[in-house]
Amino acid sequence: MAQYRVDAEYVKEIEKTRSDLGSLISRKKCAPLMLRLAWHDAGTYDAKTRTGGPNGSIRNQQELNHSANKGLEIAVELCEEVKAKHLKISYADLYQLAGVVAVEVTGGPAIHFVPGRKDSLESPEEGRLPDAKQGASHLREVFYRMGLNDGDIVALSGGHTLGKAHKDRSGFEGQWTRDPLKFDNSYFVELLKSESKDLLKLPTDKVLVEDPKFHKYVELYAKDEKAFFRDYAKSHKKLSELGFNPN
Ligand SMILES: C=CC1=C(C)/C(=C/c2[nH]c(Cc3[nH]c(Cc4[nH]c(OC(C)(C)C)c(C)c4C=C)c(C)c3CCC(=O)O)c(CCC(=O)O)c2C)NC1=O
Ligand SMILES: [Fe+3]
Repeated sequence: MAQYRVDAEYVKEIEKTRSDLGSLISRKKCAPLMLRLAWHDAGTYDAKTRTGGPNGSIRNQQELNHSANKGLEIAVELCEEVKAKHLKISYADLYQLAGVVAVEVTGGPAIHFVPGRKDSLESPEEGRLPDAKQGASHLREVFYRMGLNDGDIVALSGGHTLGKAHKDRSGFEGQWTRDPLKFDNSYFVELLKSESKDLLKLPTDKVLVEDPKFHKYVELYAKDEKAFFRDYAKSHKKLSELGFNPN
Protein backbone atom coordinates (compact mmCIF):
# COMPACT_ATOMS: atom_id res chain seq x y z
CA MET A 1 0.00 0.00 0.00
CA ALA A 2 1.51 3.27 -1.08
CA GLN A 3 1.50 6.31 1.17
CA TYR A 4 2.71 9.83 0.92
CA ARG A 5 3.94 12.49 3.32
CA VAL A 6 1.16 14.91 4.23
CA ASP A 7 1.55 18.66 4.73
CA ALA A 8 -0.01 20.88 7.42
CA GLU A 9 -2.84 21.85 5.05
CA TYR A 10 -3.85 18.21 4.56
CA VAL A 11 -3.83 17.67 8.33
CA LYS A 12 -6.13 20.69 8.75
CA GLU A 13 -8.46 19.27 6.08
CA ILE A 14 -8.49 15.94 7.92
CA GLU A 15 -9.74 17.67 11.08
CA LYS A 16 -12.56 19.36 9.12
CA THR A 17 -13.41 15.99 7.54
CA ARG A 18 -13.47 14.37 10.98
CA SER A 19 -16.04 16.87 12.22
CA ASP A 20 -18.23 16.47 9.09
CA LEU A 21 -18.07 12.68 9.49
CA GLY A 22 -19.12 13.07 13.15
CA SER A 23 -22.24 15.04 12.20
CA LEU A 24 -23.12 12.67 9.33
CA ILE A 25 -22.67 9.50 11.43
CA SER A 26 -24.66 10.92 14.38
CA ARG A 27 -27.42 12.30 12.12
CA LYS A 28 -27.80 9.08 10.11
CA LYS A 29 -27.14 6.71 13.05
CA CYS A 30 -24.84 4.78 10.69
CA ALA A 31 -21.84 4.17 12.99
CA PRO A 32 -22.09 0.33 12.65
CA LEU A 33 -22.25 0.47 8.85
CA MET A 34 -19.29 2.89 8.68
CA LEU A 35 -17.21 0.66 10.97
CA ARG A 36 -17.98 -2.33 8.74
CA LEU A 37 -17.02 -0.25 5.65
CA ALA A 38 -13.65 0.62 7.17
CA TRP A 39 -12.98 -3.07 7.95
CA HIS A 40 -14.05 -4.35 4.60
CA ASP A 41 -11.62 -1.96 2.91
CA ALA A 42 -8.73 -2.76 5.27
CA GLY A 43 -9.46 -6.48 5.85
CA THR A 44 -8.41 -7.54 2.33
CA TYR A 45 -4.72 -6.96 3.15
CA ASP A 46 -2.21 -9.73 2.36
CA ALA A 47 1.03 -9.14 4.30
CA LYS A 48 3.01 -11.55 2.05
CA THR A 49 2.12 -9.98 -1.32
CA ARG A 50 1.53 -6.55 0.22
CA THR A 51 -1.72 -6.23 -1.78
CA GLY A 52 -5.20 -5.06 -0.72
CA GLY A 53 -5.60 -3.21 2.58
CA PRO A 54 -6.98 0.27 3.43
CA ASN A 55 -6.65 1.83 -0.05
CA GLY A 56 -10.19 2.93 -0.86
CA SER A 57 -10.70 0.13 -3.42
CA ILE A 58 -13.94 -0.91 -1.69
CA ARG A 59 -15.62 1.90 -3.66
CA ASN A 60 -15.18 -0.08 -6.89
CA GLN A 61 -18.49 -1.62 -7.98
CA GLN A 62 -16.62 -4.86 -8.73
CA GLU A 63 -15.53 -5.11 -5.05
CA LEU A 64 -18.92 -3.94 -3.72
CA ASN A 65 -20.38 -6.86 -5.69
CA HIS A 66 -18.42 -9.35 -3.54
CA SER A 67 -21.01 -11.22 -1.45
CA ALA A 68 -19.28 -10.24 1.87
CA ASN A 69 -19.80 -6.56 0.98
CA LYS A 70 -23.56 -6.60 0.52
CA GLY A 71 -25.13 -3.41 1.88
CA LEU A 72 -21.88 -1.41 1.88
CA GLU A 73 -22.85 0.60 -1.21
CA ILE A 74 -25.05 2.57 1.21
CA ALA A 75 -21.98 3.50 3.30
CA VAL A 76 -19.95 4.40 0.18
CA GLU A 77 -22.83 6.64 -0.96
CA LEU A 78 -23.09 8.36 2.43
CA CYS A 79 -19.33 9.08 2.39
CA GLU A 80 -19.65 10.82 -0.99
CA GLU A 81 -21.43 13.71 0.78
CA VAL A 82 -18.30 14.32 2.89
CA LYS A 83 -15.82 13.54 0.10
CA ALA A 84 -17.44 16.28 -2.09
CA LYS A 85 -16.57 18.84 0.59
CA HIS A 86 -12.97 17.60 1.06
CA LEU A 87 -11.78 16.54 -2.38
CA LYS A 88 -8.08 16.42 -1.44
CA ILE A 89 -8.69 13.73 1.22
CA SER A 90 -8.06 10.25 -0.22
CA TYR A 91 -10.90 7.71 -0.11
CA ALA A 92 -8.50 5.45 1.79
CA ASP A 93 -8.11 8.03 4.57
CA LEU A 94 -11.80 8.98 4.47
CA TYR A 95 -13.04 5.43 5.05
CA GLN A 96 -10.56 4.74 7.88
CA LEU A 97 -11.38 8.08 9.50
CA ALA A 98 -15.09 7.15 9.29
CA GLY A 99 -14.31 3.94 11.20
CA VAL A 100 -12.41 5.87 13.90
CA VAL A 101 -15.22 8.45 14.25
CA ALA A 102 -17.90 5.71 14.33
CA VAL A 103 -16.25 4.20 17.42
CA GLU A 104 -15.79 7.56 19.13
CA VAL A 105 -19.33 8.92 18.60
CA THR A 106 -20.81 5.73 20.09
CA GLY A 107 -18.76 6.04 23.29
CA GLY A 108 -15.77 3.87 22.36
CA PRO A 109 -12.05 4.66 22.86
CA ALA A 110 -10.22 7.47 21.07
CA ILE A 111 -8.12 5.94 18.29
CA HIS A 112 -4.90 7.57 17.08
CA PHE A 113 -5.29 8.36 13.36
CA VAL A 114 -2.37 8.96 10.99
CA PRO A 115 -3.36 10.26 7.51
CA GLY A 116 -1.50 9.62 4.25
CA ARG A 117 -3.06 6.52 2.64
CA LYS A 118 -3.01 6.53 -1.15
CA ASP A 119 -6.03 5.41 -3.19
CA SER A 120 -5.88 2.42 -5.46
CA LEU A 121 -8.36 1.44 -8.13
CA GLU A 122 -7.22 -2.16 -8.00
CA SER A 123 -9.58 -4.52 -6.19
CA PRO A 124 -8.39 -7.88 -4.81
CA GLU A 125 -10.04 -11.13 -5.79
CA GLU A 126 -13.16 -12.10 -3.82
CA GLY A 127 -12.76 -14.23 -0.67
CA ARG A 128 -10.15 -12.40 1.43
CA LEU A 129 -12.56 -11.50 4.26
CA PRO A 130 -13.40 -14.12 6.90
CA ASP A 131 -16.47 -16.30 6.38
CA ALA A 132 -18.75 -16.07 9.44
CA LYS A 133 -19.84 -19.70 9.00
CA GLN A 134 -16.37 -21.14 9.60
CA GLY A 135 -14.27 -21.90 12.68
CA ALA A 136 -11.08 -20.98 14.53
CA SER A 137 -8.54 -22.24 11.97
CA HIS A 138 -10.22 -20.20 9.22
CA LEU A 139 -10.27 -17.08 11.43
CA ARG A 140 -6.56 -17.49 12.18
CA GLU A 141 -5.70 -18.17 8.53
CA VAL A 142 -7.43 -14.95 7.41
CA PHE A 143 -6.26 -12.64 10.20
CA TYR A 144 -2.68 -14.02 10.23
CA ARG A 145 -2.58 -13.39 6.47
CA MET A 146 -3.40 -9.74 7.24
CA GLY A 147 -0.50 -9.73 9.73
CA LEU A 148 -2.69 -9.74 12.86
CA ASN A 149 -2.73 -12.11 15.86
CA ASP A 150 -5.09 -13.93 18.25
CA GLY A 151 -5.47 -10.89 20.52
CA ASP A 152 -6.43 -8.73 17.53
CA ILE A 153 -9.05 -11.28 16.42
CA VAL A 154 -10.84 -11.19 19.78
CA ALA A 155 -10.51 -7.43 20.36
CA LEU A 156 -11.74 -6.60 16.83
CA SER A 157 -14.66 -9.01 17.11
CA GLY A 158 -15.74 -6.76 19.98
CA GLY A 159 -16.73 -4.32 17.23
CA HIS A 160 -19.92 -6.39 17.10
CA THR A 161 -21.00 -4.38 20.10
CA LEU A 162 -22.31 -2.13 17.32
CA GLY A 163 -24.93 -2.90 14.75
CA LYS A 164 -26.70 -6.00 13.53
CA ALA A 165 -26.72 -8.66 10.87
CA HIS A 166 -29.30 -8.41 8.08
CA LYS A 167 -30.94 -11.45 6.48
CA ASP A 168 -30.77 -9.91 3.01
CA ARG A 169 -27.04 -9.11 3.35
CA SER A 170 -25.22 -11.94 5.11
CA GLY A 171 -28.12 -14.33 5.65
CA PHE A 172 -27.82 -13.84 9.41
CA GLU A 173 -30.32 -11.74 11.38
CA GLY A 174 -30.14 -9.91 14.70
CA GLN A 175 -27.98 -7.81 16.98
CA TRP A 176 -25.24 -9.01 19.28
CA THR A 177 -25.99 -6.65 22.20
CA ARG A 178 -28.91 -4.82 23.88
CA ASP A 179 -27.83 -1.40 22.55
CA PRO A 180 -26.42 -1.63 18.99
CA LEU A 181 -25.46 2.04 19.01
CA LYS A 182 -23.38 1.89 22.19
CA PHE A 183 -19.70 0.94 21.99
CA ASP A 184 -18.96 -1.00 25.20
CA ASN A 185 -17.81 -4.47 26.30
CA SER A 186 -21.31 -5.97 26.36
CA TYR A 187 -20.50 -8.15 23.31
CA PHE A 188 -18.13 -10.15 25.55
CA VAL A 189 -20.57 -10.23 28.50
CA GLU A 190 -23.27 -11.66 26.20
CA LEU A 191 -20.77 -14.09 24.61
CA LEU A 192 -20.17 -15.78 27.99
CA LYS A 193 -23.91 -16.25 28.56
CA SER A 194 -25.79 -19.19 27.03
CA GLU A 195 -27.71 -18.69 23.78
CA SER A 196 -30.51 -16.17 24.14
CA LYS A 197 -33.23 -16.25 21.49
CA ASP A 198 -33.14 -12.50 20.91
CA LEU A 199 -29.36 -11.92 20.54
CA LEU A 200 -27.12 -13.16 17.70
CA LYS A 201 -23.97 -15.29 17.92
CA LEU A 202 -22.24 -16.03 14.60
CA PRO A 203 -20.27 -19.29 14.35
CA THR A 204 -17.12 -17.11 14.34
CA ASP A 205 -18.33 -15.41 17.52
CA LYS A 206 -18.89 -18.76 19.23
CA VAL A 207 -15.35 -20.01 18.49
CA LEU A 208 -13.99 -17.15 20.59
CA VAL A 209 -15.43 -18.95 23.65
CA GLU A 210 -14.70 -22.52 22.44
CA ASP A 211 -11.00 -21.98 21.58
CA PRO A 212 -8.90 -21.73 24.80
CA LYS A 213 -6.43 -19.18 23.38
CA PHE A 214 -9.26 -16.85 22.34
CA HIS A 215 -11.31 -17.60 25.49
CA LYS A 216 -8.83 -16.00 27.89
CA TYR A 217 -9.21 -12.66 26.12
CA VAL A 218 -13.03 -12.93 26.15
CA GLU A 219 -12.94 -13.50 29.92
CA LEU A 220 -10.66 -10.47 30.42
CA TYR A 221 -12.74 -8.13 28.26
CA ALA A 222 -16.04 -9.25 29.77
CA LYS A 223 -14.87 -8.22 33.24
CA ASP A 224 -12.59 -5.27 32.37
CA GLU A 225 -14.00 -2.75 29.89
CA LYS A 226 -10.90 -0.55 30.22
CA ALA A 227 -8.68 -3.42 29.11
CA PHE A 228 -11.01 -4.01 26.14
CA PHE A 229 -10.93 -0.33 25.14
CA ARG A 230 -7.12 -0.25 25.45
CA ASP A 231 -6.61 -3.37 23.31
CA TYR A 232 -9.38 -2.52 20.85
CA ALA A 233 -7.87 0.92 20.12
CA LYS A 234 -4.48 -0.74 19.41
CA SER A 235 -5.95 -3.43 17.13
CA HIS A 236 -8.21 -0.95 15.33
CA LYS A 237 -5.20 1.27 14.57
CA LYS A 238 -3.21 -1.76 13.41
CA LEU A 239 -5.96 -2.94 11.01
CA SER A 240 -6.52 0.59 9.67
CA GLU A 241 -2.78 0.94 8.91
CA LEU A 242 -2.09 -2.47 7.31
CA GLY A 243 0.58 -1.98 4.66
CA PHE A 244 0.88 1.70 5.54
CA ASN A 245 4.01 2.63 7.50
CA PRO A 246 3.20 6.09 8.76
CA ASN A 247 6.34 8.26 8.90
C1 LIG B 1 -13.71 -11.61 13.31
C2 LIG B 1 -14.47 -12.09 12.30
C3 LIG B 1 -15.70 -11.43 11.86
C4 LIG B 1 -16.58 -11.90 10.91
C5 LIG B 1 -16.51 -13.19 10.16
C6 LIG B 1 -17.63 -10.92 10.79
C7 LIG B 1 -18.73 -11.05 9.97
C8 LIG B 1 -19.85 -10.17 9.98
N1 LIG B 1 -19.86 -8.91 10.50
C9 LIG B 1 -21.12 -8.42 10.28
C10 LIG B 1 -21.62 -7.08 10.63
C11 LIG B 1 -20.73 -6.18 11.32
N2 LIG B 1 -19.40 -6.37 11.56
C12 LIG B 1 -18.95 -5.29 12.23
C13 LIG B 1 -17.55 -5.10 12.73
C14 LIG B 1 -16.49 -6.02 12.29
N3 LIG B 1 -16.60 -7.00 11.35
C15 LIG B 1 -15.35 -7.53 11.23
O1 LIG B 1 -15.05 -8.52 10.45
C16 LIG B 1 -14.52 -8.47 9.15
C17 LIG B 1 -14.85 -7.16 8.45
C18 LIG B 1 -13.01 -8.67 9.21
C19 LIG B 1 -15.17 -9.63 8.44
C20 LIG B 1 -14.43 -6.96 12.11
C21 LIG B 1 -12.99 -7.34 12.28
C22 LIG B 1 -15.16 -5.99 12.80
C23 LIG B 1 -14.60 -5.20 13.91
C24 LIG B 1 -14.95 -4.02 14.26
C25 LIG B 1 -20.00 -4.37 12.44
C26 LIG B 1 -19.91 -3.03 13.14
C27 LIG B 1 -21.15 -4.95 11.87
C28 LIG B 1 -22.55 -4.39 11.88
C29 LIG B 1 -22.81 -3.66 10.57
C30 LIG B 1 -24.24 -3.13 10.49
O2 LIG B 1 -24.90 -2.97 11.55
O3 LIG B 1 -24.70 -2.86 9.37
C31 LIG B 1 -21.93 -9.34 9.63
C32 LIG B 1 -23.39 -9.14 9.25
C33 LIG B 1 -23.47 -8.33 7.96
C34 LIG B 1 -24.95 -7.95 7.72
O4 LIG B 1 -25.74 -8.88 7.55
O5 LIG B 1 -25.26 -6.73 7.75
C35 LIG B 1 -21.15 -10.46 9.43
C36 LIG B 1 -21.54 -11.73 8.76
N4 LIG B 1 -17.37 -9.88 11.63
C37 LIG B 1 -16.24 -10.17 12.32
O6 LIG B 1 -15.72 -9.48 13.24
FE1 LIG C 1 -18.37 -8.10 11.54
